[in-house]
Amino acid sequence: MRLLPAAGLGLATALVLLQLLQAIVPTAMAYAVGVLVSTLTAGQPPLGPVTLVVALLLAGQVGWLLLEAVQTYTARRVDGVIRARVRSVAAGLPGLDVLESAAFQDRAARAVDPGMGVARERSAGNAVTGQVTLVFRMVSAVAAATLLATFSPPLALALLVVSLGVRAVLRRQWMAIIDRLDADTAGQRYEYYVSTQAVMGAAKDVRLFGLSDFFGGRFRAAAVRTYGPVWRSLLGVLRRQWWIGAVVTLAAAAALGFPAAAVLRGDLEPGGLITVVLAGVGVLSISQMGMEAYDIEYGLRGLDAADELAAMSPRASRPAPAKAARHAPEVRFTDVVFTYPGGDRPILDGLTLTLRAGETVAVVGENGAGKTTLVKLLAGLYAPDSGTITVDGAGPRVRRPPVTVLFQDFVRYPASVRDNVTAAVPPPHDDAAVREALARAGASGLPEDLSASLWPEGTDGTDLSGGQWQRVALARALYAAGRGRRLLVLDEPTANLDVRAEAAFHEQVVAGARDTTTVLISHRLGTVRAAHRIILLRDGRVAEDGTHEELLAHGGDYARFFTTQAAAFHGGER
Ligand SMILES: Nc1ncnc2c1ncn2[C@@H]1O[C@H](COP(=O)(O)OP(=O)(O)OP(=O)(O)O)[C@@H](O)[C@H]1O
Repeated sequence: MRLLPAAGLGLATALVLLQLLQAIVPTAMAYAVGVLVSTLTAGQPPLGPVTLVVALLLAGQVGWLLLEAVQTYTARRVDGVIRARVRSVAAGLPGLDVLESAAFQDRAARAVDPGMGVARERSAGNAVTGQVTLVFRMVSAVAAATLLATFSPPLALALLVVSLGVRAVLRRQWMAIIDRLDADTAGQRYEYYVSTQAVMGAAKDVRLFGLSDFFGGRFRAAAVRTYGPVWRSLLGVLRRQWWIGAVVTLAAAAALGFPAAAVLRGDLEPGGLITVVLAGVGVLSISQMGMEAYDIEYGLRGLDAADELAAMSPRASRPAPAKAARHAPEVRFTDVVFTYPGGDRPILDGLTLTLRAGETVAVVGENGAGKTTLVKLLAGLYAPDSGTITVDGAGPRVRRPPVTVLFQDFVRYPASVRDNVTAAVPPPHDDAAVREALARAGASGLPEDLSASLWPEGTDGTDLSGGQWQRVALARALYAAGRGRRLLVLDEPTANLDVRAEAAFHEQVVAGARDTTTVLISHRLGTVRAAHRIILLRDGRVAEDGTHEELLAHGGDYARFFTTQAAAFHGGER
C-alpha cells in the first residue's frame, strides 16, 4: 500500500473513491430492494424506490467499468516504478561482479518477471491494487453486517465471524501454492522461457538437424519440473474443500432460516426479509478469497525482491563518468591478480604492463589466456583482487576511463544506423563524423539513410551480415574515440572480415586512430604484426613483450604461432 502514492494522487484518489462506491452499493441495494418490495406490498406508488434501485444499479455497473480501468492503470504505473528502481540499481553497480551473481539475477527476475501464468501475474502493482480491494471488501462486509444487525445482532456477528474465519483458512491453504511458485529459481524460469526463445533463435539448426523433439522435450521437462509440485498442491487443497463447503452451507442456511422463521412468526415484512437476506449474502461474500489475495501475496514477493536488490548495492560509490580526454592516455597494470567471482583460479596472476600514451599494443595468447578479462578490468567492469590499474594516474573504479571497446560479442542495437554508431557518446551528434567512422570501419552495403532501422526482427528493418554488423560496431568504437574516448580497445576486430579487408584494416583503422592509445586483441597474427608492441599472455601474466621482429627473433611462443599460421596460410595458397 505504501507504493499507492507512486501511481499519482489523482489515480490513487479515483481508485479509493471507486472502491468505496463498490463497497457501499450492495448494502444500499439490499436496503433499496427491501423498501421497493414493502412499497409494492403496501400498494403505494413505487416511483421513488424504483428510481433508487435503478440509480444504484447504474452506479454499480459504471463504477465497476471505471474501477477496472483505474485499477489496471494504477497497477501498471506502480510496476513502472519498480522496474525503474531495478534498472537504476543495476545501472548503479560499478562493475559486473554483483550483476552477474546468481543472487542478483534471481532477485531481478523475481522483481520484474511477468509471473508464471498459473495463478496470476507477479506484479507489485497488482499487489497494491489488491490491498485496496481487500480493505474495501472488508468495509463492504462490515456495512452489510451493520444492516443485518438491525434484524439480529447475534446473527450478524456470527455470519461475520464465520466468513472471516473461512476466508483465513482458505487463504492459508491456497497460499501454500504461491510458496511453491516462488520456490522456483530464476534459473528454472530462465530455462522455461528460453526454451521457446531458443527455438526462434536456432531456427536454422532446428530445420537442418530436426531439433523440434529436442526442444519440445526440454520444454516439457522444464514445465513438469516447475509446475508438477504446484499441480500436486492444487489437488491437495481441492481434496480438503469438503468441510469448508459444509461450514458455508450451514451459515447460508442460518442467513436464510432465521429471517424466514421471523416472517412465519409475523415479526418481519416481506420487504424486510429481502433486505435481511441480501445483507446476509453480502456478509458471506467476504468468505470467498478473491483473486486479490493472489495478487497481494504473489506481487509482494516481487516487491520484496526489489527491496533486496536495493540492499545488494555495494556501499562503494559509482565511479565518476569518463571525461573526454584531450590526449591519448597512459595505462599501467601493476602486479594485478584477478579471479572471477566463484572461480577457482586466478585468470590474471601478477600482471604488470604499461601501455604508453598513443601506442598501439597487440595482446595475443591462447584461448582462455585472459585477454578479454584484461580489457574488462581496464574498463573497470571488475576490480582486481590485488594490484593496481591506473589510467593517467586514476583507478577505473574511481573514474571511468575514457575507453571505448569493440567486444567480440558486440551489441547489435535494434535501432537506426545513426544510433548504432553514436550509442557510446552523448549528443549532439554529427552526421558527417558518423559517415566518416563508417567509412573508416569499411562498412559498405548499408542503407544510405542514417535513420534507416537496423532491426532484423522488426517488420521494416534491414538485417546485416555478420561482417557488416562488426563494421558498424567498429564504427561505433571509432566514432567514440574521435569524441574523446581516446583509449580504444578492439577485441578480435577482424574475426568476421575477409582476407582483403583484414589486410586493409591496420592502415584504415589503427594507423588512422590519431592521438589514441589502442589495445588490439587478435588471434590473426597478420592483424597484429604492425602494432608498435606485441604482448603475449601466458599463465595470467606477460610472457613476451616486443615488436613483431623482436619476438620472431626471440623464437618463443609468438614466433611459433606466427610460423604455424604463416605455413598454414601459404600451404592453403598452394
Ligand atoms: N564471467 C566469467 N566468469 C567466470 N569465468 C570466466 C568469465 N569470463 C571468462 N572466464 C574464464 O576466464 C578465462 C579467460 O577468459 P578470457 O575470455 O579472458 O580469455 P581470452 O584470452 O579472451 O580467450 P579467447 O581467445 O578464447 O577469446 C577462461 O578460462 C574463461 O573460462
